Amino acid sequence: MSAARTVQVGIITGFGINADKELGQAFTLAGGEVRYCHINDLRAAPESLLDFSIIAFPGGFSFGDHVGSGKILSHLVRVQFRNVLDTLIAGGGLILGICNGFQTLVKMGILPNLNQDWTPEVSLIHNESGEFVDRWVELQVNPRNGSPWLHGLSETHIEYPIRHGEGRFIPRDDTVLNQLKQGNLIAFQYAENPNGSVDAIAGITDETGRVLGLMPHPEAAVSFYQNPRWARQEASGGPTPGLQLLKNAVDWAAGI
Ligand SMILES: NC(=O)CC[C@H](N)C(=O)O
Repeated sequence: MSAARTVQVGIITGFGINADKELGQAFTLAGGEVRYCHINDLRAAPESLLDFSIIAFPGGFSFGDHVGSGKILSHLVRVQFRNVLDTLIAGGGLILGICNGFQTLVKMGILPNLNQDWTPEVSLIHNESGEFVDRWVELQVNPRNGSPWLHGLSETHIEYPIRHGEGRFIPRDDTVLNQLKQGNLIAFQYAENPNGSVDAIAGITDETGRVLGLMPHPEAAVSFYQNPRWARQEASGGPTPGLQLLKNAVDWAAGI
């Protein structure tokens, strides 16, 4: 019997990304071997991204949210790393974008990537309220989405925190929305819509299921005690929904 292989997780850092350490610690808890990758170092050696089984774009305020959250980082990544990321996904690699990371993935066009040509088809714009929201939300997980990130999650009660000003999910048009629905690419929906997202969409995957983006923060829900309602939660003894999501990816990449 061969031992499960170590799973290398690359966490993107730099230029106002601020949830990198939080995400790195969560991936370490999930069993991954974490390395932080500053954008400037990656620009000098884009192929180094292929060392990883999982690449994660954390939350934060990359480039100060100028021009729109995630917009500048998305342009930079698209111009410099598009080929490498296509190779990574084709080889079975996994990509995660959380909050500012999700904004970055959709604005660069790698998600949902309906025509495999990196055309941006959805966006995340200012919350309907015009205000930054910072609270825990209840989420529904789409049981028909077969993404490796979501194993077992549709059977559990999910609560993750959100903290964003630009989380309102909008598809380009109804055709794109229907493609997301028919392809079972919607991953998460809010039980109560906190930001005016179309169809209360909180997260989506691409068709491979290996690229996931979501506004809520699973990395901030890795212990039952992080939830302010923890006393009322049934601590199952198993991993929290946040840890479960990250562990799903690490285990999948390890071949467990
Ligand atoms: N927590 C985050 O990643 C926030 C993302 C972005 N800066 C926003 O306000 O929408």
